[in-house]
This record gives sequence, C-alpha cells and structure tokens, in this order.
Amino acid sequence: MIKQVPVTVITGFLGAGKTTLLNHLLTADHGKKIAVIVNEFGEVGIDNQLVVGAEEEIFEMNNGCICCTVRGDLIRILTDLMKAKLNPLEPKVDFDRIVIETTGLAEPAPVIQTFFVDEAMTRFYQIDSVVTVVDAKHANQQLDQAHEAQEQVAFADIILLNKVDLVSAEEVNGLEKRLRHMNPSVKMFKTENSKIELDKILDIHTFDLDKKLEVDPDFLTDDHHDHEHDDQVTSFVLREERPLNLDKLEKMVTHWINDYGTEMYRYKGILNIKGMTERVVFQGIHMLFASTVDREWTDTDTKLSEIVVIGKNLDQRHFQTQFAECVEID
Ligand SMILES: Nc1nc2c(ncn2[C@@H]2O[C@H](COP(=O)(O)OP(=O)(O)OP(=O)(O)O)[C@@H](O)[C@H]2O)c(=O)[nH]1
Repeated sequence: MIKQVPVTVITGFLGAGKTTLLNHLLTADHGKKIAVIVNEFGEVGIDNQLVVGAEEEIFEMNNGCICCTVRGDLIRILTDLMKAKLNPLEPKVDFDRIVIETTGLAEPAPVIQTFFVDEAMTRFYQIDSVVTVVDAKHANQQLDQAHEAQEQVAFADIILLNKVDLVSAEEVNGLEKRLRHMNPSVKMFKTENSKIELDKILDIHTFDLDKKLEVDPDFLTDDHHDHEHDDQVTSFVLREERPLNLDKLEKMVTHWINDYGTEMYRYKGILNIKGMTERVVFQGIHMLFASTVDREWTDTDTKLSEIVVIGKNLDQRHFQTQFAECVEID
C-alpha cells in the first residue's frame, strides 16, 4: 500500500492573492518537496514567471481553464508525476506533496472531482484541503457578478480573507459574515499578502467530501460539468519586443483605469523598460494597480514585454494600439 500524496488546491477569484500564497509556500522553511501545477486562463503564463523558488518542480497549464478544456492535461501531469515518483530506476521528479493553483475563473468542483474519478488517482493522491483566497477589497463585487467566485467560497475548506490592509475593519467583518453565510463550516483566517503559518493550511486533512456533496450532490458524477464561462469574459495578450517608455505606460494605465476599470478584471505582465536592466512586474485588478522592479534580465531571457488582460467586453485591438504607442522612440 503506497502512502497517498497530499494535494492542496489553491483557488480564489482573479487577483485574490493565490500566487502570493504559492510563493509564500515555496519560500518558507518547511522541508517539504512540493510539485506545483499552475493553471492560467490566457495563452501566456505570467504566473510561472512570478513564482519563486527554483528547486520546486513547476508544471504549467495554459490556454484554458483547468476545470474545462485543460482537465485532461491535469490528469496527464498527475499521471506522469505519479510514474516519475514510483519509478525506482530513474526518479525524475521527487515530491511529497502537490499544490495546484487554479485560474481565478475555475470552478473548483471538477478539479476536486479529478481525484475521485480515476482509480489510480484515488490510490495515489488524497486531497488535503481546498484553500480559497478572497480579495477583501473586491470580493463583494466578484461574488455579485461571478458564479465561479461563489463556488470557490462554497467549496473551500479554508478561506484566507486576504488584503485586509485595503479595507476597514467594518468592511472585513461584513464580508466575513457573508462568507460564513455561504460556507458555515469553513475555517477562516484574515491575512495580508496571503501570509499564514503553513501548519494552518498544510497537512491538516480538512477536506470533507460530504460537505462538498451537500454543496453539489452530483459533483462526483463523471460527466457532470456544465461550467459555462461568461462569453463576454475574454483574455488576450499584449506583446511588444521594443523597449517601452515608463511615462507613456503610466499615462496609458491611467486611461485604462478611467475608461475600463470596472470591466478589466485582471491585468498582469512583465515589462521591458528602456534604460532598465531589471524586469518590471506589472499587476492590476480593476482600478488598483502596481508595478514593481523585479530581478535583472538574464542572457537566457527573451527581452520582451507581455501583458495578459482578462476582462469583459474589451476591445483587444484598441488595447494593442495603445500598448504599441508606449514604445520608446530614440
Ligand atoms: N495590498 C495588498 N496587496 C496584495 C495582498 N495580497 C496580494 N496582493 C497583491 O495583489 C496582486 C495580485 O496578487 P496575486 O498573488 O498575483 O493574485 P492571484 O490570485 O495569483 O492572481 P491571478 O492568478 O491573476 O488570479 C499582486 O500585486 C499582489 O502583490 C494583500 O494582502 N494586500
């Protein structure tokens, strides 16, 4: 009988703080070997470039939502990992737990279901817990608008009520009440930058199948997946090989926020700024955005700027034109 590998599923709506939590998990001193599976909605993975910790094995799943089109990929990666671990001749990947970061647009049920439908999966893996990160600043709006956000809360074993620094104590309390009403048995922690003691979220075996079945009685049925993404929510990538001008970029983003703040759910990327030897990481959620100086570009990096935008009713060509106007002219 093999010991089952614990799996932590990190979920939460766009920009809630999932990658921040992942980085926290990967850099903390816990001695665990973690294999990470990251899923992003867009065709380009920005998150994998923002995940720190070279020792960990990171598997990327892009161009779709983990609970829909790329679920086959998830099973394939999990099967490959299982074989790599069990093969005594040539263990390519060693790990003692898996962490899956889902895209903010994923429903958690089909991801969890993956661990119950296939006999090999059931034997080898065991869900430890579903951790849902909630953005205290934007959650009310997200819960009103997106059924995915509601399901992420309903399926959580643990909620990190994150970004409490951005709102008042009353707002946090109001949101906590709403979340508890949606999921009365959940364990909840208030966090800043997803900072949480790891023994509160790892190896805690809080996953409770019966509770999930209360939320969705059909969720173990194999062909049960009627997740429909809102067709108006799309994602596109802005890409530019020429170095960009910082002032022009700032003006462009101010314009974006004024005109499309409500419709722009999430935008993030890595920028190549004229005159800078470091990468600039650019992050935004609705009207809040920040850019930070990241590590130096290396010889092996392809020096280009890429921004992924996820939002509703956005005209890609308009965004691309504006982005191209930020090129530094010598
Ligand atoms: N003020 C504040 N900002 C935070 C906090 N946690 C995360 N952030 C910022 O919020 C932004 C989004 O964080 P991520 O960890 O990338 O969020 P995510 O859930 O992985 O985003 P997606 O994968 O795009 O859905 C980043 O700029 C973070 O630095 C927090 O507690 N307070």
